[in-house]
Order: sequence, then structure tokens, then C-alpha cells
Amino acid sequence: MKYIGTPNYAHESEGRLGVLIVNLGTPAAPETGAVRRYLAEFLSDPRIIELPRWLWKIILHGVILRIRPARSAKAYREVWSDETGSPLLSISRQQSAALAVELEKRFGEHVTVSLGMRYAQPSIDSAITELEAANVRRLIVLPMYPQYSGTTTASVFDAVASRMQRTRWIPEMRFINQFCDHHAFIKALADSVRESWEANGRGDLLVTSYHGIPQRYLLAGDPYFCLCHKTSRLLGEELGLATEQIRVVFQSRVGKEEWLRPYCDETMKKLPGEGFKSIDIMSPAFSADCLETIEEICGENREYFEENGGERFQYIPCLNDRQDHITFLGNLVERHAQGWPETDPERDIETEREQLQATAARAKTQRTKLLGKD
Ligand SMILES: C=CC1=C(C)c2cc3[nH]c(cc4nc(cc5[nH]c(cc1n2)c(C)c5CCC(=O)O)C(CCC(=O)O)=C4C)c(C)c3C=C
Ligand SMILES: [Fe+2]
Ligand SMILES: [Fe+2]
Repeated sequence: MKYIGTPNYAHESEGRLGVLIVNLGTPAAPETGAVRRYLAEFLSDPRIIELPRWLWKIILHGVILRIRPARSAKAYREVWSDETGSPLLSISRQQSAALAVELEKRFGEHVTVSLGMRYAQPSIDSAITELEAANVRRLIVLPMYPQYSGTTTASVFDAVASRMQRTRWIPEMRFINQFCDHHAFIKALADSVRESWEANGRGDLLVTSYHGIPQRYLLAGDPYFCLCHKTSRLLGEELGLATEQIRVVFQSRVGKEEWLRPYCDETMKKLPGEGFKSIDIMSPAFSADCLETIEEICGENREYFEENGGERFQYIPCLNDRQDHITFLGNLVERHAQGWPETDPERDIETEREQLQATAARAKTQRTKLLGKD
């Protein structure tokens, strides 16, 4: 059948609120084959690589997927845990479970939270199937990207829309766009910095490192660069920092074209020479620690800093499953869950229930007649 259905739908069951949490996704294993499959899916997304398809296919399959998987697999092995696997996935699971607890406090039993990854497993498709099984009729999609970008947030939208294009009965939907300028989010970031200062001392400079995107996308209208700067400006204000005490850099450049500047690696090599020998560094574009923070910032960029005369490099973790982060996300979802119009506010709930039961009985008779069974 062309459209995915829910043939066992029970008329008398309650329509629930569903929350779909989405993050980027991670390979199934830190091995070349699994990383190749992951990168093939990730790098085939036209939101990620904006090049003519035919040209990119040649580059991707002819060059990148022959070289990068082995190199990336080595990096993944450095962050992989024997017990919990990929940090991104295990932290996302913790966040999803904690948000379910948080939302139960607000909505009781009427809400279901499900985790889907944009690439690899558990997929967005499988998460929506789970929500359908729970009879979710209203869906809030929460991409775990504080700053909107076409490469991330919009790509989640594409994947959800693609699943819905193949779905018979789609739910009512809301899609959270960005949340980097919400005060409680900024406050949670600021508190994580203050806690690190108390526990580990305080550097001369707070570096905020964001995952980069090609500069071309900014020039075409992607607001990500501006939202990253806004996040750091608000964070600096919340912490009472002067502009020279906080910096914005961009990491994780891929390929040869210009990406957002200044680059994190180049900055790390230069900072000690500018007199900044003790720094604190954090990644406010990531909701969860992952390869890009553990291996790239705490490993690679720490080395660049120390090799060039840096003396103290303190990484401040992502918000992960901190309670203030989860409470903030709970509030965000609760606000987006307001104001769904009632079918008919005048209608008497008892009459509604009786009529629903009558409809259910009619549907059952039809079904029995058509299928020749119950
Ligand atoms: C704000 C979040 C992210 C943006 C923006 C983003 C853009 C972007 N990424 C690539 C290429 C790669 N990114 C990789 C890993 C990765 N990226 C993000 C987030 C954003 N990406 C995360 C959370 C992760 C880590 C995943 C994990 O498993 O821990 C990788 C894979 C690793 C590697 O081979 O280096 C690639 C490739 C592009 C091209 C891009 C924008 C165009
Ligand atoms: Fe990335
Ligand atoms: Fe990277």
C-alpha cells in the first residue's frame, strides 16, 4: 500500500500529544563500514551539500566515501563507550527519558516522547511509527538545535515532511524553529559556565565554538551565523562579560570552500601569542556532547592551543541532561502545546463519548462485513 496506515485504530482511544525529539545521528559502530553508511546518508542530504547533484555524486562516491570513513571511524573510536556506545546517542536517550518525566508532571499520562535521529538509527520514521502506535494526534517536533540553520533544523523538517507524505492519517503538527534567545536557555548556559569557574578556576577568555557551515549559505540567507553571535552576546551579558572577554569561533570545517570565520583551529594556534594562555571553551550549538566536542575540541583543538604556548584549556560540557536544560525544554514544549483549538467547545463531553462509541460500533460492523472477520 502506498500510504502507511494505522488499521487497528480504536475509535474510543484517547488522542495523545506526541513530542518528537530529533538530533543529528551517529554511526551504528565506530568502524569504517558503518561510518561509510552513515556518511553516505548524511552527505547525500541536499540541505547539507548544496552542489549540483551529478557533480556531488561523483565527488562523494569517487573521493570522500573512499577516504573519510576510515579517518572518521578512528575519531569515533576515541569517543565510543563499550557500555553506552556513541555519546550523542546515549545522551540523546537520557534527554528524551528526562523530558518524558518532565512532561508527565505537566500533562500526566497524555503525552508520549520519542527520539528520532536525522541520519542513521533510531530514524525519524521509526520514532513517528512509535508515536502513531501511542495514538498521537497532535505532534510537536523539537529539533535539538538551539540556533536555526537550513542545514540542520530545516533538514529535520524535510525528513518529517517526507514521512508524512507517505502517511495516511497525519497528525496536527507544530515545529519548533529555534530557542537560542530564550532567557532560560541562556541562563542554563551561564550557570554551567559559573559552575565550571567555581570548580576549575576561571580563564582569561571564554571561547564559544559553534559548528560551522559554508559561508555561501550565510550569504544566501541562512540565519545561523547571526543566531550564533546572538547566543554569545546574550551569554556574555548574562555573565557580565566585556566584549573582549568572550569570543565566537566556528569549528568542524569540511572540504575546501570558505566556511564561517574565524576558524576554531586557527584561533587556538593564535590565542597564546595574543596573551590568552588560559581559556574556557564551550559549544553552545550542541545540545549534547558528541564527536565534535569530545574529539575535536577537547582533543584536537586542545593540542593546537597547548602546542602554541597555551597553559590552561578548560572545556565546559554541553547542557546534556542537566535538570535546568530539561526543565527549560519542558517549558518550551508546554508553551508550544498551548492553544490547539477544541473541536467544538460547546459540545457536551458525555454526548461526545456516546457518539464516539456508536461510531466505533458502526466501524466495527463495516470492518467485519468487509474482512469477513473481527
Ligand atoms: C549545529 C549543529 C551542526 C551543524 C550546523 C552542522 C553542519 C554540517 N556538518 C557537516 C559535516 C559533518 N558533521 C559531522 C558531525 C556532526 N555534526 C553535528 C552537528 C552539526 N552539523 C554533530 C552533532 C555531529 C556529531 C555526530 C556524532 O556522531 O557525534 C560529520 C561526521 C564526522 C566527521 O566525519 O567529521 C560530518 C562529515 C556539514 C558538511 C555541515 C554543513 C553544511
Ligand atoms: Fe556537522
Ligand atoms: Fe569534526
